[in-house]
Amino acid sequence: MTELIRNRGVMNKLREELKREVLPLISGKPLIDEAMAARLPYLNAIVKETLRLHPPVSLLPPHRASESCELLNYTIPEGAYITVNVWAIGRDPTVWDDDPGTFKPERFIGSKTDFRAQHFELVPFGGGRRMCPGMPLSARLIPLVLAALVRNFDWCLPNEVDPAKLDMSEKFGLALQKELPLRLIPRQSLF
Ligand code: HEM
Repeated sequence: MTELIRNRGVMNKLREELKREVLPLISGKPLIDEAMAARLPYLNAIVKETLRLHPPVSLLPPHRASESCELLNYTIPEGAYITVNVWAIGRDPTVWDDDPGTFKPERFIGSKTDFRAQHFELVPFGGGRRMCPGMPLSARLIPLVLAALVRNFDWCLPNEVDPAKLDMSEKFGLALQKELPLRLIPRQSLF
């Protein structure tokens, strides 16, 4: 929601997509369902872009090598603890060549890159045997909740706060959080 408020163009594009694709299907019903959310490419691109720039688990929990192995010319000795910096991978300019620090969901439109552990440049849920078992649930729920928030309300910052000046500091912990919680005022949606 913070990125959508900071990037009004992205918010407007999402609202357009919801209006175009969902409104004819729900005709007056307040809820968007899972099947509807799945057919919205821009909504799903926003979720991927958010998980790229703001992965809730920024450092994967350490895993211990059960035996020595070679990986990309590195020797990982048996017993070594490996941790993966998902936050840094998501902003690595050698991987994301199109302005990696900018919130730009368009980079995922027409791209096959996904977070289901097939593309190692986007691994917010980890990968392999100990990958997050909550991924399928989250992949369904996050777009659904976001679509419901944007579909049902117009959101504004209180007290004429300038969106460009929103504090984006993050607080490190088991899950990365926004240091200052986002405060928004819901207004009745126009559609
Ligand atoms: C945006 C939502 C979520 C993100 C980004 C996330 C991310 C992660 C990550 C990165 C790991 C560590 C993977 C690794 O060790 O390589 C993990 C583990 C785990 N997650 Fe999630 N998670 C999310 C939601 C959930 C939900 C909704 C559940 C439960 C319903 C869940 C349950 C677990 C469990 C039980 C583990 C430990 C798995 C193991 O060690 O075998 N997660 N998650």
